[in-house]
Formats: sequence, C-alpha cells, structure tokens
Amino acid sequence: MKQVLTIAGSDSSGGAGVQADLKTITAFDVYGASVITAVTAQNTLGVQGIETLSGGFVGQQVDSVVSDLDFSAVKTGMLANSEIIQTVAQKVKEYQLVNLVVDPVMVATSGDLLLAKEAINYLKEDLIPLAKVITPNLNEAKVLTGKDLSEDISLEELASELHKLGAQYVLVKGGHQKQKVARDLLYDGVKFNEFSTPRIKTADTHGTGCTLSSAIACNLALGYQIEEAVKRSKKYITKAIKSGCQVGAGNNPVDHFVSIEE
Ligand SMILES: Nc1ncnc2c1ncn2[C@@H]1O[C@H](COP(=O)(O)OP(=O)(O)O)[C@@H](O)[C@H]1O
Ligand SMILES: Cc1ncc(COP(=O)(O)OP(=O)(O)O)c(N)n1
Repeated sequence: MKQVLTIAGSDSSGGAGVQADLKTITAFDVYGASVITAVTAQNTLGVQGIETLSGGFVGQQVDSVVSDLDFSAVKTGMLANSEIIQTVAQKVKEYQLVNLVVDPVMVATSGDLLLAKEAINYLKEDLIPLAKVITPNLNEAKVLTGKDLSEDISLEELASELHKLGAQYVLVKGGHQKQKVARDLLYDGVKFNEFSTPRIKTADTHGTGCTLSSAIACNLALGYQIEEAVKRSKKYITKAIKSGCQVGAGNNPVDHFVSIEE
C-alpha cells in the first residue's frame, strides 16, 4: 500500500486540515500518516482558537514517522509560523522526501489567519523551492508575488511569477474567481495546462484546498505524472463539492467519500 504523509493543522470540525487530508488519502486507498503543526478550535462558521506546537515537536513527529514508514509523497498544509516552516524544510532535505506538495495555507475561507505574516518569506525561501508542486489559491498567489489583493491579474501572470520561486510546478487555483468556471492553471515554466469545470453554486467549500492538494499527493504517490495527477484530483474535488456534507450551520465541508472513479 502506498503511503502519504500530511504535515498540517487539525480542524476540529473535520472538514479541512489534517482531518480532510486523511479522509482524502483514505478515499484514494492510500495509507495516511499525519504530523500535526497546530490545533484549531474550528467549526463551519469560523476559527475560534489556535494552539501551535513547537517547531521541535513538529520535527520529532517527522522523525518518528519517517524512521518507520515509507512515504511516496508528502503534503503540507497549515504551517502556522516561520519556526515550523524552517523545521519542515530542514526535515524534507534531511530525509530527501519526494513528491512534496505545498499548499501555502494562509487564511481560512472564514477570513481567519492561519499563517503568521512574518512567515511568508520563509515559505518562499525555504520550503517552496523544495516542492514538486505548490497549490496556492488566487489570494495566496497574490500574497506570494507581492501583489495587492484587489489587483486584477491573470492566473497566467501569477503562475509565471510564482514559478520563479523554484517549485517544479505551480498550480494556481481559480476557485475564488467570480466566473462561471472554476479554472485552475498548471505551469511547468514552459507551458500552461488548464483544468476547468463549471462552477458549482454553493458556499459549502470548507476544506476544498486541503482536499485537492491531498488528492494530488495521493495521485503522485500512485505513480501518475503531474498533469494526470491534477486531472484526477480536479475530477475528485468537483464530485466532492457537488455531493457536499450538510453537517453545520456555516460553510459546510465537501463529501470526501465520493467515488474516485468516473
Ligand atoms: N464553487 C466551486 N465549483 C467548482 N469547483 C470549485 C468551486 N470552488 C472551488 N473549486 C475548486 O476547488 C479546488 C480548490 O480551490 P479553492 O477553493 O480555490 O482552494 P482553497 O480552499 O485553497 O481556497 C480548485 O480545483 C477549485 O477550482
Ligand atoms: C487546520 C486548517 N487547515 C487549513 C484550513 C484551510 O483549508 P482550505 O482547504 O485551504 O480552505 P477553507 O477550509 O478555508 O475553505 C483550515 N480551515 N483549517
């Protein structure tokens, strides 16, 4: 059985973070292990509190699992601060972890901050250059490229600028664009590859980014090339959003256990 590691924060409501990652990994019939960076008190309405673990303890968790299990891909989500980013980058290099998918989580859909502002440069300089693929949403892409959030800028331009940070591939997600299609753009430094689906009319998109990045990690672990890995993952997230999980009073999560087949 292929094994995937998620390094991310806990979402007590179970829709995003480590919980979404492990559900997704299970849906792909891959074995999932988790290193927790922070624990959030969170529900479908927002984030009510955050307790962050020390960089040292995050590193100890990585040591424990990597010395025993055998990961074909690793995904990072909420890393909370620069100390944790530096630890994770150092461990990725020390253990030569492959197929690193970096989801540069900064803000929850509810607007709550999940990454200290001072940590953004560490993400850019220490972790992103080690990534096989980074998966920023529109706002994260703008922050990473120093753009104003109100600036009207194409996914192509953002992807080109982001690629200079050193990741092998950049996938800019257009999920938050106000268009009729949910368009994501993959860039390898030479060509653009577009993944578009009709936009589903729903506010129930809690955890979509975590779910998509975990699905990509699984598909890379299963041996798919990046284009096919993104295609399969996009198909999965679209079905998961369509199906949805009506569990809370706010932005509900997706249904992780939809079939991954056609
Ligand atoms: N309403 C929607 N309809 C269809 N696909 C969506 C919708 N919202 C998001 N997506 C897709 O979900 C995936 C995650 O994107 P996004 O929600 O932008 O990430 P994040 O959770 O990091 O903000 C992307 O493939 C995006 O296109
Ligand atoms: C613990 C934790 N990690 C990440 C997120 C953000 O999840 P994401 O899939 O990027 O998007 P939303 O859930 O905010 O739509 C989170 N909320 N909690």
